[in-house]
Amino acid sequence: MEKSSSPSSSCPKKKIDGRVAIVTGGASGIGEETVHRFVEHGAFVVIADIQDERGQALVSTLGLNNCAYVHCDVSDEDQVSSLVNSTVERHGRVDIMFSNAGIINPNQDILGFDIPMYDRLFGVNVRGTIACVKHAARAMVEGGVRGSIICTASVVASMGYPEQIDYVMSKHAVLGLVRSAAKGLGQHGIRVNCASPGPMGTSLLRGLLGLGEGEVESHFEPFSQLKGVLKVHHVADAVVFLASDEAEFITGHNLAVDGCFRSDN
Ligand SMILES: NC(=O)c1ccc[n+]([C@@H]2O[C@H](COP(=O)([O-])OP(=O)(O)OC[C@H]3O[C@@H](n4cnc5c(N)ncnc54)[C@H](O)[C@@H]3O)[C@@H](O)[C@H]2O)c1
Repeated sequence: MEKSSSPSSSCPKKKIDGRVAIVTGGASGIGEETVHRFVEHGAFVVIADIQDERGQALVSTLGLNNCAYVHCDVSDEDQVSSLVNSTVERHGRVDIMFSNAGIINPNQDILGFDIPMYDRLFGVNVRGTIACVKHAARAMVEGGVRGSIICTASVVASMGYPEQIDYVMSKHAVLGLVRSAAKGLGQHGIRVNCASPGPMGTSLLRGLLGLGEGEVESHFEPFSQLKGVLKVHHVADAVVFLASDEAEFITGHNLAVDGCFRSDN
């Protein structure tokens, strides 16, 4: 299991104390780190993932008072609907939805583009995200909750890349969804934003590139204008900010967490 990359004791002010949050893709990588951060900041977190052992191990680490695990394949709308409904039934409300689950395919260039692989990827990255936004928003509206919805997009939501075209398309779609949903849900006091990380050494890119965490980081370090290495806690901190009252009038925003990624678009 990836370890939290900065100390958990450094939480002077609880920014989301008493809130109920759902984190999809919460068993690994960015989602796992965000679960830790949300709990440190006082939230109760429902971890939704398809990696049951990892999700349950995270609950054992953090404690049943702080979190629960629900098996949920986000590409199946019924599973997302029951995730949200069971959260409201058991925990009273949904204040925060972090729609973060995502996958990547290898070798999706234009000439070799595999449509069934694209369908599968869109099922998770796009259909899964709209299902999470839709059902969380419905629960928030019904419950009169001025909630915060955050999606994980990517640097490639705003640039092209020739080798993972379906992934790039999916993240453009997430950004379009965030901008549109923010406009539709503003009247209910619900905020919708996304965080757009640069490349980092989670299992997503380790698996794609066949490299270890440090190797992925070294590979992408020259692409960041900012000296240093992007870690999952940088993204998780940005997500806590967007979830909290510190971002109370921020909506429809794409928050880059990429050290100013070098790109010619
Ligand atoms: N790692 C990067 O470089 C990077 C950069 C930008 C954006 N992202 C995005 O960050 C998000 C999290 O990825 P990560 O880097 O932490 O990778 P990760 O592989 O560590 O985490 C992804 C999680 O999503 C879960 N998941 C996959 N399919 C699912 C499904 N159908 N239903 C529910 N859960 C599912 C996985 O089990 C896993 O726990 C993704 O949306 C990814 O596209 C990653």
